Amino acid sequence: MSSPFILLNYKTYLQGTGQGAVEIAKACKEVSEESGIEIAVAPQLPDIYRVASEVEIPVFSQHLDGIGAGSFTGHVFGKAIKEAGAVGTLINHSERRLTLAEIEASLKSAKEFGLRTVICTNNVPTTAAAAALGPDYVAIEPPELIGSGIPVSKADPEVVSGSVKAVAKIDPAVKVLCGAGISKGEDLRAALDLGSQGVLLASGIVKAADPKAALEELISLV
Ligand SMILES: O=C(CO)COP(=O)(O)O
Repeated sequence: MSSPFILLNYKTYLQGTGQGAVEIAKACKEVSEESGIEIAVAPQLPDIYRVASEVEIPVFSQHLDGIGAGSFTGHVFGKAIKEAGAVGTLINHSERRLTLAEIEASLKSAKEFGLRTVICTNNVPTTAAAAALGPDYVAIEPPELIGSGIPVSKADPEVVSGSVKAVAKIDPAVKVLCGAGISKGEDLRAALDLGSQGVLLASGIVKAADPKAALEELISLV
C-alpha cells in the first residue's frame, strides 16, 4: 500500500492562527521528514502566504470560490490562492458547504490554476456524486463526528468502506480520505485498513498541547 496522505485543517482554531499557523506547520514538516509521510496543512486564508513563505510544506486553502477575475468582492479567487503559495484546496467542507453547481465551479477554478482538489462529503451518496466530478480526493466526514473525538473509522466504518467502494466504481483515479474524530494512531490505522488513502483531521492535532508529539502518535501504526 502506498504511503498515506495526512491533511491537517486548522479551521479557525486559535492555536492555528497567525504565528501559531507557522509553528504547527513546522511541526508537521519535521514529522513528515522523519517519517516520509506526506503531511499538508490548511491554515486560514490570510495565513496561507505566511505559512507557505516560512515553511516548506504543502499548503491547502480551506475554501475556494468558483469565480474568475473581476467584480467578486469578498470571494476567494484561485489565482490569488495559488500565488499565495497554496498547492491545493478543500472544497465543500462541512463548515463551508456549497451547492452542487458551486462545487463544480470551484473544482474547475482549482484545476485551472493547477491546485490539488479535495471535495468534502458527508455520506456515501454524496461521496459518489463528488467522485463523479473528478477531484484528486474526496474526503468523507460525517458532520456529527467532527470535533467529537470519536473517530469515524471506528464509530462508522461502513461509511468509510462504503465510500471507498462507491468511488472505485465511479472513478478509480479519485483517492479517498476520511475524517472526523481522528487523532490516534489506531484511528489512522483503522482508516487505512478500511481502504482510505489518508485522513483529513483537525482538533486532535491543532488543539493538542504538543502538536508534534500528537502527530508522531498519529502515524505510529502506519
Ligand atoms: O472537519 C474535520 C477536518 O476537516 C475533522 O475535524 P476533527 O478532526 O476535529 O474531528
